[in-house]
This record gives sequence, C-alpha cells and structure tokens, in this order.
Amino acid sequence: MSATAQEIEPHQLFDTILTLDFGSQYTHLITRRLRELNVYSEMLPCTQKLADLTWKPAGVILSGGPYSVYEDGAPHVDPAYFELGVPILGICYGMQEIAYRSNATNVIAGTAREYGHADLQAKKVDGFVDRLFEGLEGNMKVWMSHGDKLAKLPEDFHVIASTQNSEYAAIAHQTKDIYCLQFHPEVTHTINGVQLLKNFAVGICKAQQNWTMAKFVDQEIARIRTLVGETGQVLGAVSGGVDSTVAAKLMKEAIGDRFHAVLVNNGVMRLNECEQVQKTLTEHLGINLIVADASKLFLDGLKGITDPEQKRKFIGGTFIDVFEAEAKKIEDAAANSPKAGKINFFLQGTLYPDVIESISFKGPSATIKTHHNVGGLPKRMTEGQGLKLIEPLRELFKDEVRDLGRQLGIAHDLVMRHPFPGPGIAIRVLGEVTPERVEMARKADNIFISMIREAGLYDKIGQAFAALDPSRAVGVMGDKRVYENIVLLRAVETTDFMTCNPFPFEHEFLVRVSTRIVNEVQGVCRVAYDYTSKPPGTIELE
Ligand SMILES: Nc1ncnc2c1ncn2[C@@H]1O[C@H](COP(=O)(O)OP(=O)(O)OP(=O)(O)O)[C@@H](O)[C@H]1O
Ligand SMILES: O=c1[nH]c(=O)c2[nH+]cn([C@@H]3O[C@H](COP(=O)(O)O)[C@@H](O)[C@H]3O)c2[nH]1
Ligand SMILES: NC(=O)CC[C@H](N)C(=O)O
Ligand SMILES: [Mg+2]
Repeated sequence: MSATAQEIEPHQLFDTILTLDFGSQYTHLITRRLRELNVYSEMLPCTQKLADLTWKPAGVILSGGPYSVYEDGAPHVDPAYFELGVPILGICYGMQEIAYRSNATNVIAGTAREYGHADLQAKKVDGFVDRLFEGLEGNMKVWMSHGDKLAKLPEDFHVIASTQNSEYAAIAHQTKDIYCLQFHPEVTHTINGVQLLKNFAVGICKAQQNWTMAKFVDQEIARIRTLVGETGQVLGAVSGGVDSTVAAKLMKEAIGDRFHAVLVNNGVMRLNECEQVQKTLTEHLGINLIVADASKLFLDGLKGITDPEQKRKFIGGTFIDVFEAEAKKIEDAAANSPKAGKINFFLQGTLYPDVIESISFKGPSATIKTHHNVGGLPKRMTEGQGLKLIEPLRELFKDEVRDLGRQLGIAHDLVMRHPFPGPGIAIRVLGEVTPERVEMARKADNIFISMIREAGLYDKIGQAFAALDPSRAVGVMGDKRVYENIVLLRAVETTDFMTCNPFPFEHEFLVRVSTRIVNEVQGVCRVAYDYTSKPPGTIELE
C-alpha cells in the first residue's frame, strides 16, 4: 500500500460528538467528560464550516465563550449545522447563540452577573421530565458563569429547568432535538453534570459508548501500517518519558524493526537515565534503542548561556542536528543490505492538549516559554528531507496515553513516570549551566525522588524534582565556614500540568530530605522547598 493511502481517523470509526469552541476556558472539559463516558468527542473552532467537515458527527455541542452574541465581531455558528439532522446542545454562550439566531432581541445584557453556584430545579413538561434531565428530577446544584441572559423564551422552545435568578436555566425545542443550558455541565462544580452530558450524548444522540483504549490500539496499529506502507522506515525520538515510550511501543507493534528509536544523551539527563531507559526499552518492550551520545556537544554549547529562552532554543536546535545525523547513520549502515532504504517518517508524541492549543478559537496563548519540542517542527527534517510526521497520540489526553500504555503491556513504573522536559536539568540549573552544577542538581534530584518513592508518595505527585540555584549562601559544616549552592525542591499536584499546587509534604519528610542532600551533595549547603502554585509560578523554574 502506498504512503498516501487514505488514513482512517477515530471520528470515522466511533460515534463522535463534535464540540464547537467559542473560546470558553472549559471547552476542552466537555471533550474530556464525554471521553470519560467512553463516548468519542473532538473539539473544533466555532468557525468550522459544516461543508468542510469530512465526517458526520452524532451530535453537536456549542460551547461557552467570552463574547456577547449581540456585539459586533462576536462569533456565530454556521447555520448549516441546524439542517444536519443531529441533536444540538448549546452551553452558556452556545445557548445564547441559539436564542439569538431565533430572534436577535432574545438575548440581552443581564443586570447582574451570575457567577458560581445556583440551585436548579428541573421542570416537568406535560407531566414528563425532559429527556435531557432524565434521572435528575428535583433539585440539583449547578455552576453558572455569565453576564448576558435570555430576555424571553425563543419561539417553539419550552423551559425545562430554572433557578432563582435564571428563569431560562435550561430550555428545549418542542419538536426538534435542540437543547440549551445556561450553566456549565462540564465543570465538576455542577453536581450530576456528567449525567446531563451522558443523557445528551448517549440518550439523545444515541452515541455508542465504545471509545476504549483497547479498540484504539487495534485501529491505530492498522492506521500506522496503512500510512507507512510495507517498506517505509520510521525514526522516533524516544526519551523514556510516557508519551514517547507509548508511541514507540505502538510503532514497534505496527512495523517491527522498520522503526528506529533514538535517545539523545544531551548531557543534562538524570542520574543513570540513558542506561536505564535503554535497558528497560530493550528488555521489556523489545525496542532496539539507539543512544546517541551528544553530551559534549550540548554541554559545550551551553557554556556562557544564562538566558532561559536561549538555553531552550539552543537545545531544541541541537536535538534536530543530532537526529538528522542519526537518520543518515542508520541509512548508511543499512545500505546494500536487505534493510536498505530511506527513512521517510518521523514519530512524534504530540498530545491532544497541544493540538487544542493550536486550533482553539482563541488562538495559541502567549508564549511563556518555548517548549524545546523536537516537535517544534523541525522544518528541515519534515520538509527538507521529505520526512512525514506520524503522531499516534495526537487525539489523546495524558491519562488516556497512560491507559493506552497499560493496554500495550507497558510496566506500571514506566506508565506512571513523572514528565521530564526535553531540556532536562539545563532548565533546572538557574543561570549558566556547567557540568559541576548539573552534577549537583542530578545528585540532589536522585536523593529527593528516591526518598519520595520509598515514602510511597511517587504516584500521588504529578511531578517532582530538585533544581539548583547557584547563587551561594553561607553555612557552617564541620566547624568550618562554607559558602555554597542552594537546592530548590519542587513537587506539585496537578492533573493537566496547566495549573498546579505545591504538594503538601509532612514537615519531617522535608527535613530528612534536606539533611541527606546537604550531607551527600558536595557544594550544597542549603535546601528550600518551593511553595508556589501555577499560576503565578510555572512548574519548571525556567
Ligand atoms: N533526550 C531525548 N532523546 C530523544 N528524544 C527526546 C529526548 N527528550 C525529549 N525527546 C522527544 O521530545 C518529545 C517531547 O518531550 P516530552 O518530555 O514532552 O515527552 P516525553 O518525554 O515522551 O514524555 P513526558 O512528557 O512524560 O516526559 C518526546 O516525546 C521525545 O520525542
Ligand atoms: O518536553 C518538554 N520540553 C520543554 O521544553 C518543557 N518545558 C516544560 N515542560 C514540561 O511541561 C509541563 C509544564 O511546565 P511549565 O509549567 O514549566 O511550563 C511540565 O511537566 C514541564 O516539565 C517541558 N517539556
Ligand atoms: N460562559 C459563557 O459562555 C458566557 C457567555 C456570555 N459571554 C455571558 O457573559 O453571558
Ligand atoms: Mg520527557
């Protein structure tokens, strides 16, 4: 089969609920909640024209958004969706959009903003609770976030729930499958919000709850085989992190040893990491991992760089140089053998949050930091050499990737690994990176993480590490004055890495970690714990 063969995508195989994003902070949660119900869902910008959609959704959800439907420049949905014959659910802005389409005078600015909890009462219409509220009769706590409101009930709609402040908290069309909610069922503050989404997706849209990782594996392996063809070769950047390990395992299952996994030793990896990752991937996953030792190249190049963004850019660029050189080496080594051939694909572990970020109606957010990503699209690789990208995880959230890893038989420890950034310890040494500083951060990190593991806390923490602040402090050790570096410990609780809270260690535990680090890591005389949440902090220090 040729590499241009038609790709089959999840929305062609699973009943899919399409969420059109009007810029709400919560839109991605709608997608998440549906997937948690095993209903496949995708999110597209609200500007998506139905005519350009290559698949038919089982239902459409219009999300909330920061605009007012009646203001100039406010986004509006393509009216064609209302002729598609599938159920539609409008949430907050989405509700107001549906009412506004019916009559522009239906939506007005409210006199009071309504933000927070409200008590909702579902109403019986003709003695029946509407299908959207099936099983949710009676009172229900919901979460509101709006300033505009419906001035009157749109024609042919009836009220199916209200609150003290919002007479039209939920409305439904009398004859068509069109439903509207003024509150947000996707946030956890709305008790039973998930049941409402289930009633819509499963009860009303009749979507099958068959989105499982087991199905995804078979389907994705078939898709990769079709895409790569019978002779295609794939190069994969594999760090030993969850995403690239899962992607690599999937690739290995799909095309065997036509997949070449490369780990770059950039000189700023954790203690014994390269050896361990190589051993684990070879022994447990049968993946033949090439370790490209470029530590000198990276450490030499980092000399004199103090600016965090400069570090990230240098590392990102150097990663690409090393991958290009490795691809060439693999091709040359196989020349004149039965395995000879060009490497024509590049594997990347892009996740759905990255995709959402780039397609969101709001557009990409402000650059806080340049993620090194090997996927920061190496244009010379993907265009110059004609390498085609393969991103098997691009529809998945991190916890789905972990689930997929389990399905593929990847060991618990690998699946649950905390993320480790591509620029590694280089962005965990504040200011200039020197081999001595890397060594101190590395040793301190190893002590911290192993003590976390021994205490049984590893899986409770989203991410933890030790960083080095080379501005020095005075101390007294063995009756002698010392003037040495400071170690900063960071551990956070997070589900999506977009926000986080400091992990609440017990005081005694931190004291023990501190004592061991000062005793065992030469050059360090102080240890501090970082209590900053995100925002305003970020997880990494640079
Ligand atoms: N040292 C490395 N050698 C090879 N590839 C790397 C290295 N570091 C990062 N990468 C590549 O960069 C990608 C992005 O890194 P990222 O840390 O986001 O993902 P990951 O390492 O696979 O998983 P995790 O987020 O759990 O650490 C990886 O998927 C991998 O393709
Ligand atoms: O592969 C990566 N390359 C990078 O350049 C990079 N910078 C941050 N991170 C990881 O992203 C998550 C959020 O980090 P921040 O709060 O520091 O932005 C955390 O999990 C960070 O470890 C990176 N991962
Ligand atoms: N959360 C929302 O969708 C808000 C919609 C609209 N901007 C309002 O304030 O009413
Ligand atoms: Mg990583």
